[in-house]
Amino acid sequence: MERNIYLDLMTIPEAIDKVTAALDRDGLIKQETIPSHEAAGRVLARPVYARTSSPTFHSAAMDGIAVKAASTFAAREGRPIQLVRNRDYIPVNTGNPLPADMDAVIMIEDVIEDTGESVTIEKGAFPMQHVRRIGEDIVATELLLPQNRTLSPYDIGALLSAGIWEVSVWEPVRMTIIPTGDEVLDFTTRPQPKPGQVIESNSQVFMALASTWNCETQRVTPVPDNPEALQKAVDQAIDQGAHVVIVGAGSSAGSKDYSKSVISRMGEVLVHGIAVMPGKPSMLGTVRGRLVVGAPGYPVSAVVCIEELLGPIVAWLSRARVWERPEITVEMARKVPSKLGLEERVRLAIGRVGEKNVAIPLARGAGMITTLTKAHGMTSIPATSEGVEQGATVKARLLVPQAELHQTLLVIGSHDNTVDLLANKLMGLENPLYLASSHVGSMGGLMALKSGSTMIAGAHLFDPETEDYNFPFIRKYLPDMDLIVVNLAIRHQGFIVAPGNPLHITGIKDVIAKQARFVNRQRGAGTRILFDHALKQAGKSPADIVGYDSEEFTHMALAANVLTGAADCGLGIYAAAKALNLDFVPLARERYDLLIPRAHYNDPKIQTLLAMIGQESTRQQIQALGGYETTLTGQIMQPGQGLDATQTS
Ligand SMILES: Nc1nc2c(c(=O)[nH]1)N[C@H]1C(S)=C(S)[C@@H](COP(=O)(O)OP(=O)(O)OC[C@H]3O[C@@H](n4cnc5c(N)ncnc54)[C@H](O)[C@@H]3O)O[C@H]1N2
Ligand code: MOO
Repeated sequence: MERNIYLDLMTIPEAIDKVTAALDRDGLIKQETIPSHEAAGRVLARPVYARTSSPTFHSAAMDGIAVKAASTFAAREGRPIQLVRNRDYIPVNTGNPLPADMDAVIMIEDVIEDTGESVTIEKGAFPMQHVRRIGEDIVATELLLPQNRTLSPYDIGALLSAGIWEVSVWEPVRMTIIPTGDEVLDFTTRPQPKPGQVIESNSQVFMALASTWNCETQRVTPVPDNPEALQKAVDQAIDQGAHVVIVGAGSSAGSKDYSKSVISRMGEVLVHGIAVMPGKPSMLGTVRGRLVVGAPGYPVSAVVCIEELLGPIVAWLSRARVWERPEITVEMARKVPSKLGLEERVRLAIGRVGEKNVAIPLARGAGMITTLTKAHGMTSIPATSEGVEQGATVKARLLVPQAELHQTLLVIGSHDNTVDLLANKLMGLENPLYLASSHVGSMGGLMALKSGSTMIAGAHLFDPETEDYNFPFIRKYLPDMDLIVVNLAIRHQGFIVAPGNPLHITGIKDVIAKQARFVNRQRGAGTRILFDHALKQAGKSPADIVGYDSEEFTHMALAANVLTGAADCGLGIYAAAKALNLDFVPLARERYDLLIPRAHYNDPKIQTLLAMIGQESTRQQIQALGGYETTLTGQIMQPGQGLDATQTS
């Protein structure tokens, strides 16, 4: 079996140059004539010269009287003059033609007395005062818009004003998307994926992106992993007029990755492999003069391929104006290692902390589309760099409007569903607040506070010695920091098990005795500390637990392991078990607090959040989640308080 090898990695500019050199743009993209009023976003194939002037006559620019300027010169403040209707002036409204013999307009506000037959003025008019001259806006025959102009909404106004009813534009780039893969399910059938299957989604991301480039797009139903079927689909797409054919997935080195062999059999592969990750296996070639793109299957890799590689080529094909995403400077909240030799795209959650833009690198997996939905920006680590240090400033391209960053509050630390609840509620405000939470565990949250990368951290760190929460850790790791600790909820932690608790787990002893496959939380997570404490109390060690070293970063991800049967149990919160219809065996109660540096306590975003936590409706909604108590919710915690509600100040 011959496999694809793509050792010849190109940079994105090299790949684009190679492809644009190989394509015959003039032969591919024809001109067409369309009504002007339907042409916004299209690109002019030919220059447009005005047919009609605008205005076509001298026109009154104000409501008032048209006058002969020379007959008004004598008027002064305190020395009024009188003008006689029809001889010296004629009343006009804005937009009226200037009457013959008149050469200026006086606003009605400057007319002191008006008898109907005569008026009095105290200020003279200069020639052409308040007159819009003929051709002021557009002069017939002049160049209105040049060739290759991307028509804006304003341009449509100019075209119609100049009497241009039709325009010659370049055809829109027609794009056909062919998803491939035996495992890929057609989303239009609303499928329920079984193990080994995925829901086809990339085509819709491509189509939505391409429609913002004014392409005409269509998708065919997913084609199985079969070179003949793929070849037929590509041929059909070209027969039907596609300028660009995107073959989804099958671009890397798997035994069923046929894109390369099919494209090279039908035409020529120009690029296979770019020195960018995600997106590395991107492929570009030509078949019958059309561009064929082999997009990687992983969603983020696919987006990089489509936006960064295909986007500029489509802009070149359509001769369209390209909007660059604005770039800002951000400070990295965490170190990001990177591979030498590949330029890496890192998705970032970005929020304002004081006067800085702080960026939290999101998960790197190219298969995670949610890293793009959560991202506010993307940074690029050059091929020559081994990574970015924590605290370093880097450039990031924005994926959201810049104003959104000022309305984004980063919450770094442990994950809890009550934070998601708040995130959703805050979006219902008249001035929405975007809560971006980064799940790095409670200790990660403390470290983020220490480095000044967040205004707020979520933590539920239990100290077995003092039986207190968070304060012992703050004393140890952030001794110089003045923090206000606000409780969000008391929550129940327990074993998340399959429905019906088939292994009859009632506590740690059963987990060990039954050799249950356990799924753990990551080091530094409060839940992990809680489990280690319980393990120690039971006189056991990590070596007794099957799967102790497997790590998940959120309660939901942990619960999903139990749902799919990848694990028999894991320690987590009730809400996660309930959300997935799993069973829950309570083990402990703990305090989930928000830690806020006093210096940021009065920040309006923090105050908005705290006001939201203080609402009775919030308390009720937290309780409705199940597995929570709200006796301390919204209260400022004191050291040594533990779970005691009577000590609150
Ligand atoms: N031995 C190697 N394996 C891989 C390499 C490599 O260099 N050597 N490269 C990896 C990289 S990097 C990427 S990116 C992926 C690209 O894989 P393919 O383009 O061949 O795509 P598949 O393997 O068929 O699928 C990957 C993944 O994406 C899912 N998928 C496919 N189509 C869709 C769709 N339309 N909508 C949503 N999801 C889709 C598919 O089910 C797979 O899960 O290869 C690595 N492997
Ligand atoms: O380079 Mo592949 O494109 O992530 O994950």
